[in-house]
Amino acid sequence: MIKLNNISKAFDDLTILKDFNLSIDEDKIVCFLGASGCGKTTLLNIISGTLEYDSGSIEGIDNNVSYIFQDTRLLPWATIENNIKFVLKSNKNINVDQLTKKYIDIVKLGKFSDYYPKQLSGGMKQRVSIARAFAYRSEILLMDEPFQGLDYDLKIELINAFLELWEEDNRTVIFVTHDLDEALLLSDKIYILDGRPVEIKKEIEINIPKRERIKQKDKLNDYRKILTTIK
Ligand SMILES: Nc1ncnc2c1ncn2[C@@H]1O[C@H](COP(=O)(O)OP(=O)(O)OP(=O)(O)O)[C@@H](O)[C@H]1O
Repeated sequence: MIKLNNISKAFDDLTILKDFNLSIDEDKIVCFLGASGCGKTTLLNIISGTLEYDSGSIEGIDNNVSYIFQDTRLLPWATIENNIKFVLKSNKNINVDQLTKKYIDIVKLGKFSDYYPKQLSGGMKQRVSIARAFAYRSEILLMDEPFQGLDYDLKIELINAFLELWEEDNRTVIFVTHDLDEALLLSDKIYILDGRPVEIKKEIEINIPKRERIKQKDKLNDYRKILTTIK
């Protein structure tokens, strides 16, 4: 379990977190949903270890965290194949070529493996970034608006690719979004964040198997209603 104990964080006199507490179960997908500027990315950066906090403690996280950023941060000088290989190389006793192909195929970029990032669309780059995050062995995967700016069909395609990777290699996923669809389709648990300092206004568990959610529109809409009526 990941535990945040009394975490506080201020940027000068702007207090984003004040004695913030949270426990996250292992191997689940959880989501921070909230208005722009409430502190979701700050929280994710603190969990990832890329941002220092002022006080409190965090348990259950080693240094081995994958992070999918809003901008994909692929290596511009490397092909798609080599972007994936780069993170696989640190694993011993694996067939790097075979695994690279597997990850590229899951995100349906087989025909583009020798392309460079600048030759890809935004959605394709996001797919590489997701494949790379799974290729990198870690217990925890953090994602900041991973499907942002994609049209609905592409988003669904990417969510399916993501779930295929996750089902094969369960790990704890914490992601940030202000897109209700993403939250509803992926999460075991949604935390609604709001306020300054930020608070968990509500937490909701989604009890529909993830792969069935797209088809179960009515059930999903019940959750949607609950989430949109929270004040
Ligand atoms: N390095 C920083 N220095 C000063 N202020 C910052 C810094 N990083 C974030 N902030 C401020 O902290 C607040 C929370 O920012 P954060 O990026 O965590 O919000 P968010 O909920 O992720 O927003 P969005 O959904 O728009 O990405 C904002 O008011 C932002 O301006």
